[in-house]
Parts: sequence; structure tokens; C-alpha cells
Amino acid sequence: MTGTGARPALRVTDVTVRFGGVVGLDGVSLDVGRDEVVGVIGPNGAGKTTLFDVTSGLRSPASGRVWLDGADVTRRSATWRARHGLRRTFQRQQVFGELTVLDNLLAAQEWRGRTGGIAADVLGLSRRLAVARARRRRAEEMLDLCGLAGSRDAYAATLPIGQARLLELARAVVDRPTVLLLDEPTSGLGDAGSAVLAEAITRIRREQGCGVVLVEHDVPFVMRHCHRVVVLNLGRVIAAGTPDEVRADRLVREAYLG
Ligand SMILES: Nc1ncnc2c1ncn2[C@@H]1O[C@H](COP(=O)(O)OP(=O)(O)OP(=O)(O)O)[C@@H](O)[C@H]1O
Repeated sequence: MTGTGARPALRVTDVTVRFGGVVGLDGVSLDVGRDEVVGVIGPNGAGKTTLFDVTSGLRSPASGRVWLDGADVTRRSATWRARHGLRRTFQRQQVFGELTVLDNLLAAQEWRGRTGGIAADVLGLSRRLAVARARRRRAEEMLDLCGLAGSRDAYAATLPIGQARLLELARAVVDRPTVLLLDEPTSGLGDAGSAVLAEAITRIRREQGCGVVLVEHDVPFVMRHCHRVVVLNLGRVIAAGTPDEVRADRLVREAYLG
């Protein structure tokens, strides 16, 4: 079902984070294969955000390592990781409000693209036009994927919250990341938006071989759409397995599912 292959898209090994006397994460490990969706759940303060912060490079662990597509990136900056295939969306959406929906996606490709800036200046005009056309095609594809084709010319600031969140998703995946971290992706989405999200995640992982991790309070969504689920409590992994295994786990029921 998961096609993980030998080398995980993301590997987190034995990560510990301390905030003074508070332990944010305590020896947490996680593997995410290409073409796999892993859900991270747990009560408030369990360490979910801290796990994303360490993975994306916003916070250094006291010990432990983070690997991206086989390379140890523990000491790499957040920007370096982003440029090398790791994408994260945040709970608070961060689209460029003053740009149109389409331009948000073109700008995202410009930022990552190795043919922008100085590189573009030394390329021939026809090559540059071909790059621009390919980027536009890719942007249109992602708008279709995320159900935003009808809003392509709207300013992002005018979008209802659900559409803005889907635009964030489109922007995160437009340049084909290896790993996608989604923080509370269903928040602000109704049933229709959640269905678009689920379908988009499936296609992104299948068509792009992307490993997806989602931190999500909507447990039914996680159980329906993730191959594996990791449950954190007080900074520790208290259970990990298939949705059925996790649902049946006594510790999880006591600590979280009730
Ligand atoms: N900057 C910080 N300074 C001190 N303690 C922190 C800091 N960030 C997180 N913590 C603590 O680390 C632990 C894990 O917090 P974290 O925000 O990762 O949990 P979470 O699972 O994302 O919670 P929520 O579901 O409420 O977002 C908590 O005890 C929290 O109080």
C-alpha cells in the first residue's frame, strides 16, 4: 500500500527537545516513506508542533537526528531544507494576500526554481519562455488539483478561509516536494473542502512520490486517510501503527481517545 522502498523520504531518529526543565520531545522517532501518509495525533502539549519545528529546521534538537531522502539534515537550516524538498504548511495560513491565486503559485515556483534570478539572465530567451510556460502549466494543474481553478484570478486576501488553506496546499506542492508537513490541514475546511484535501493528498503522494505527515486534531480524518498513525503524549510516542492498531491500543484510548 505504501511503496516505502529502502530509503524513507523522512527519517527522525531519537529526537529530544527541552525547553528549560520542560521536555518537549523525548526520544521520538518517525519514518515516512515516499508515497506514504502518516498522521501525528495527541492531546494539547503532546509535542506535535515541536516535532514539526525540529523536522523543518526551526528548532534544533538537544539530541537525535533528522534525515531527508537519506541525507542527514540535522544541522541544516530551515531554508536549506525547504530548498531541498521539504515543505510545511502552518496552522495559520500564510498566502500572499496581495497576489492573485495564480500568482501565488507562480511566485512559489520562482522562489525555488533554479532558473530564476541570475540563472535566468544567462539563459536564452526561448529557454526562459519555455520555463515560464511550464511553470504556468504546473500552476494550473495544482489549481485544478486543489479545487481552485474557478478562483485563479481572485486576490488571495479575498478567499474564504477554506479556499485559502487549499491555496496553501497548492503552493506547498507546486514544486514537487519530497516531504510535505501539514499542520492542522482540515481546520477551516467544511466537508467539501476536506474531501478535496483528501483527494489532493492521495494524488500528490501517488503522482509525485511524496511522503506526507499531518498533524491533525480531526481524528476521524486521520484514521480514514493515513496509512500509519503516530500518537504522542507528553513528548513521547505512546503508540504507532495502522489506524486499526492505534484505535485498539489501550494506552491511546486512555490518554487521548477516551
Ligand atoms: N517555546 C517554548 N517554551 C517552553 N515550552 C514550550 C515551548 N514550545 C512548546 N513548549 C512545551 O513543549 C510541550 C510540547 O508542546 P507542543 O506545542 O509541541 O505541543 P502540541 O502537541 O503541538 O500542542 P497543541 O496541540 O496544543 O498545539 C508542551 O509542554 C509545551 O508547553
